Amino acid sequence: MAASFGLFIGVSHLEYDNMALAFGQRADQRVAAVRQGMGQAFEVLAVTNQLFSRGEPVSRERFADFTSALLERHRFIQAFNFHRVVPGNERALIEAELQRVRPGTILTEMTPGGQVPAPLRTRYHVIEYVEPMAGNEAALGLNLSHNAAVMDALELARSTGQPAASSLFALAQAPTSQASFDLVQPVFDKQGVMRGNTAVVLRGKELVRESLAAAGLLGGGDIFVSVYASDHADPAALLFSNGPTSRASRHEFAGWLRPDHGMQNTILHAGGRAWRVEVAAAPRPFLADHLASLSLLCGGILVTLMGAAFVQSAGERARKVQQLVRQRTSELRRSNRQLIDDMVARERAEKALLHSEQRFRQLVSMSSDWYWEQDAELRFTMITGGFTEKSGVAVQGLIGKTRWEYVPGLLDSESGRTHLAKMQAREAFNNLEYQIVDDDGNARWFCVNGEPVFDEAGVLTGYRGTGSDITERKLTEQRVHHVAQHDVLTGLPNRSLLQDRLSQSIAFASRSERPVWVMLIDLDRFKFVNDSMGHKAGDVLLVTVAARLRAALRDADTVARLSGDEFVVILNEHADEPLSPAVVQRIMDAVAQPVMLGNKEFFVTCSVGVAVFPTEGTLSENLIEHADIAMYRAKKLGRNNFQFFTPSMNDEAMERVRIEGALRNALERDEFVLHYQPQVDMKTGQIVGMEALIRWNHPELGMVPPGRFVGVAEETGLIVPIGAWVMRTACAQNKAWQVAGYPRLRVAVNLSARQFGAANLMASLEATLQETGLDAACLEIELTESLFMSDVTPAVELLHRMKALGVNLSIDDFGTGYSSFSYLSRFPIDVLKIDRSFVADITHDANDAAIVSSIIALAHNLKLAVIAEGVETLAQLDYLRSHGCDEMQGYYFSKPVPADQFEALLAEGRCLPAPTLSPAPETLPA
Ligand SMILES: Nc1nc2c(ncn2[C@@H]2O[C@@H]3COP(=O)(O)O[C@H]4[C@@H](O)[C@H](n5cnc6c(=O)[nH]c(N)nc65)O[C@@H]4COP(=O)(O)O[C@H]3[C@H]2O)c(=O)[nH]1
Repeated sequence: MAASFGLFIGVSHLEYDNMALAFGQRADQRVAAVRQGMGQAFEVLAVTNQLFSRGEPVSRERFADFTSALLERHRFIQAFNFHRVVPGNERALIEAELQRVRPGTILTEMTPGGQVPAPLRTRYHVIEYVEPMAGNEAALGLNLSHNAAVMDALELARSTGQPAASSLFALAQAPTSQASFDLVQPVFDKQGVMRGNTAVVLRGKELVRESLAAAGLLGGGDIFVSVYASDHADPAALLFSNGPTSRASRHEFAGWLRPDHGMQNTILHAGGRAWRVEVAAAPRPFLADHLASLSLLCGGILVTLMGAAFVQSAGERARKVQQLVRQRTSELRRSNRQLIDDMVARERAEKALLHSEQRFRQLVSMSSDWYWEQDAELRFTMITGGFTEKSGVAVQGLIGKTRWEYVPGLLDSESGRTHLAKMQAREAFNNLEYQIVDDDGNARWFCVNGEPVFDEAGVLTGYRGTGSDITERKLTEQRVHHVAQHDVLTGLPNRSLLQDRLSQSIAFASRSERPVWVMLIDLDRFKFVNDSMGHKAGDVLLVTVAARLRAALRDADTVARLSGDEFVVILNEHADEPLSPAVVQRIMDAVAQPVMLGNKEFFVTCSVGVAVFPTEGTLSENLIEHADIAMYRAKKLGRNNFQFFTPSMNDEAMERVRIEGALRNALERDEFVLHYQPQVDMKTGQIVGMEALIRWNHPELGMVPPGRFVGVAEETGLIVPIGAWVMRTACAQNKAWQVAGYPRLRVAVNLSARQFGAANLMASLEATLQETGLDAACLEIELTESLFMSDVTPAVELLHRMKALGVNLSIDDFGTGYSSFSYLSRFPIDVLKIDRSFVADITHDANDAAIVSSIIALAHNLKLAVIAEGVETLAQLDYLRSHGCDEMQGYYFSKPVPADQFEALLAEGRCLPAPTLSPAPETLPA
């Protein structure tokens, strides 16, 4: 761009130089034309002056002739004049002369206010001749002696001897015309005195125009000429101008691009005066003069722009390429980094996958599960995780098969059909359990879970899941199920399964119209075995009996253990063997075989109750209950017995139930009373004590004996509060009698096994003694042998604690239970009570008599007192007395009586009659 401008400026200057050269030539031409015009004017003056300079008078006509040709040729001449120097005294002459030429003419002068008559002067310089007259009439007679312009020029011309030019002044004949001036040349007479001068009045403007026109330079508007009658551009001296003057043009042509080449000033010297000729070129369109430079500039700019554009586009392209390269590079770097990250991530993922797979394999191998996969047709494609080892089935046998192909019976089961439906619905399934037979022929149970697998399009690609061998669990469940339905000890069905079997049997009986017998078998004296020989012996006995019952029955029959020593047998009648009591007897005989318990042989018998279905009044659901009632009756009638249920038994059972219900309120309703049976010293015959025996005075049942309700009270546990009441009442009564002044007696109170086992026995006992104020020595507690049969140690401890209170302890019904010398020696017992069953027969049963005498001897040897129960006869009394029995109790002396009657006995002072004189026999005859 700079080069273009440089070139442009250079070429511009060349163009200017060229223009300046051309202009200079044209300006010179114009200056020369002006100079020539001026020269012509001077020549005309000189010619005219010569006319007068000859010394001969020049007539007006001659002057007119002479100048007329010149006037014709030079249009720029306003007039030819001859100025005469006129002394002041000749004014009139000259005026007369002039009036002759032109009437009325007087000498005039020009003043600023216009042309006025000339004042009187000493000398005048009057325009005497003027040609042409027409148009110049005002000049005739004009006095110029005071016209400085003309006089100065005349003086110059006289001094130089050359024509001189005046400055510009206003003409009298044309006061408004500008740029007029005179060329003057003095006219001398022969004496050399200036008599006047010739003058050519010039119209400066026309002079220059004609000069230029004559040179053919007037046309053309592109160059202007200004001429000043001065050496400087004084507007007042402006002679001619056909265009802008120098002052104005200077403004227009200024500019750094346009040096002042269009202006030329030339100073001409003519007629003793400097003439300034200014030639100025008209402003031209810049383009016309500077086409080349402008073209160059435009071309340069174009080239520059194109070059710049090219460079720009090339640069842009390069930049874009560079940017692209940079972008690609960064993308490449990024993708490289991404790639590296991906590789690292992939490596990490692969490692994680590897670890996960290892973990999976380890877990699978450690877990009991295996992992399986199936294809879209639900055929196994893979089973891993030690399947063969865990299941005992070779994997190869399963690959390519569906589950129901290798477990053929699967779809027959409900769970199998559900499984198939789920598979067809493409749903997950859980805990599908099925049984298979492994390669060794063993039955096994599998449990499998699975879920469908879909591809990205949602199309099923197969199933996968886990499986485990649950054979152990299944067997355990079966065992648990078996345990739930069977007795643990004997393996026989328990009550739950019994109900099922009974329902089945009844259903069978209903269909076959053959009866069902339900036998309830209770072992006799089982409690005794259990208590005396320990639970293990009891268990052995139960297991043995169970096996015997099982062996005695057919497979179709059911034997179940109901509870404790109770068994239930269900017998369905079959065509080949009608049911009969002989069947019952056979079963009883099977049980009644000796059993080895430890090293002792034990004979076990049982009591059996039988209920038959169908029987009038027996519902199927009451069969076992009725059998139980019948068994209860059998037990009552004596052991090793069986009874068939009859509706009357039911009445008794109902009464039991009624008693149980009424018993619960009896204590609150104060329905119990105590009767007292005296205990008499055999030696003195005096009452020494009494046994408190409970009676239940029921409003409807009347006086209920203890045999009807004590057992029920024991079974229900009601005996504990009832017993406490008995103890308290008996103690209080005894104390009352003592306080009443009766002899100090001992009161005996029965303590049931249930009471003996009660936790608060000691506390209750102590509280009773405390509350009643009875001396402990006046209380005797009667215990039965069965209390000591089971766990002896705590019983011993308890007895010692009771003994420590000071109470007496006696063993009731001695000889009927498990009588043992060992406990007699270990226990702190004071009294043995001989059971009345022995006493009853001592007079006619040698064995009982022997037993009684033996008990007495034994007791005495052990330093125990002996009291005989149930003494009804004198013979019995005598026998006992003769054998040294210490005390007696029985109807012979008194029945148990209410307290008031007992008090009457005391008051009466009843005694035993004295012993008979005849000695009692030692032993009764056999
Ligand atoms: N045949 C006959 N019997 C005689 C004779 N002398 C007394 N007896 C009866 O023999 C039983 C003696 O009581 P037990 O052997 O302790 O037998 C008692 C005792 O085991 C129990 N019992 C009675 N009262 C209570 C009590 O308050 N608490 C507890 N736990 N059991 C009691 O009920 C059983 C029966 O009592 P009871 O019916 O009062 O029957 C009493 C009594 O009336 C006689 O000469 N001949």
